[in-house]
Amino acid sequence: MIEFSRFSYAYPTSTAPVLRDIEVAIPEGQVCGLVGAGGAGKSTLGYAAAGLIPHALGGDFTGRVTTAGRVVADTPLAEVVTEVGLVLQNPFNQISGAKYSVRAELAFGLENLGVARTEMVDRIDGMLERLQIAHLAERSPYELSGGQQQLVALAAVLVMKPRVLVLDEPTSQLDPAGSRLVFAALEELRGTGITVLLIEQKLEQLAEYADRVLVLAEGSVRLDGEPERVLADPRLPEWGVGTTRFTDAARRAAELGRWPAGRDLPVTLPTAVAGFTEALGETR
Ligand SMILES: Nc1ncnc2c1ncn2[C@@H]1O[C@H](COP(=O)(O)OP(=O)(O)OP(=O)(O)O)[C@@H](O)[C@H]1O
Repeated sequence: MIEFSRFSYAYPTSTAPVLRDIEVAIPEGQVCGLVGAGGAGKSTLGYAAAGLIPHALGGDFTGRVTTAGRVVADTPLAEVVTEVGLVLQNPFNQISGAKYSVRAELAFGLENLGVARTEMVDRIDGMLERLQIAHLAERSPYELSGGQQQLVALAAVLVMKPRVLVLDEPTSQLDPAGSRLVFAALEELRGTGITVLLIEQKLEQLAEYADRVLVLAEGSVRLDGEPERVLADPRLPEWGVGTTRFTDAARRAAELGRWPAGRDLPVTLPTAVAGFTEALGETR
C-alpha cells in the first residue's frame, strides 16, 4: 500500500512546490501507472513513496506519505528499504559501486537483510534466469549496456522481495524483447500482493499491464482511474502525455464517421479490433 495524504513537496533549491496536495491511495496488490510530461513530478512522487524524500534529498513537505504501513518521514530509510524497492530511471546510479560482479550486486541487498546463504543463492539464480541475464552473472555491472544494467537494477530490487515496488521508466533503455521480459516478470508478481507504482511512457504497455493510471501535470494529479478511461481521455495532449496508436486510429475513424457510435475509443489492440470489426459490419 502507498498512501499520499495531502502531500506537497519542494526540493531544497525549488522556488515553487514540485508536488501539490497529492491525495492518492494505492491499495495492496494494485499496479498503478503514472504518466505525465517531462518535469511533471513523476520521479519526485516515486522518491517520496520510496523514502528518498525526505531522508536523502531533504526539502520541505506538508502532509504525509505512508508506504507498506509505515509513515515514511518517521521511519529511518534503512527500515523503509526493507519493504520498498526503487528502480531508478538511470540504472547506472543504482549500481552500488562496491561490487565487481552482477552476482555480487544482487547479493548486496540480501546480505544486508541477513538472508541465509542457501536461500540467497536460490533467489539470485532464479532471478538471473527469469530476467535472462544468467550469462552476465560474473561480469562487472559497469561493463554492461544501459539495457542490461536496467535488468540488473530490477533484478537487484526484485530478489529482495519488496512489498512495494517503485519503478521509474524501467524499460527506457531496453529493446522490445527486453521490455517484454520486464513486463512478464512484473506480470508474474501479480497476485503476490505486491503494490507497484510504475512510471512509464509506453502507454500501450501500461494499458495492458496497469490496474489504474494517474496523470500528473505540474505536480498535481489531473486524472486517476482505469487505464481504458484515462488513456483515451482527449485532454492528455494538454498535459504533455501522448496517446496510444489504437486511440489515434479510432479517433481518426470517428472523425470520418467510421467508428461505432457510443463506443469508447480503444487503448489496447483487442478493443481496437473489436471496434473496427463492428464498424466494418455496420458499413457492409
Ligand atoms: N534534486 C532536485 N533538486 C531540485 N529540483 C529538482 C530535483 N529533481 C527534480 N527537480 C525538479 O522537480 C521538477 C519535477 O522533476 P521530476 O524529475 O520529478 O519530473 P518527471 O516528471 O519525473 O520528469 P522526467 O519525465 O523528465 O523524468 C522539475 O522541475 C525538476 O527540474
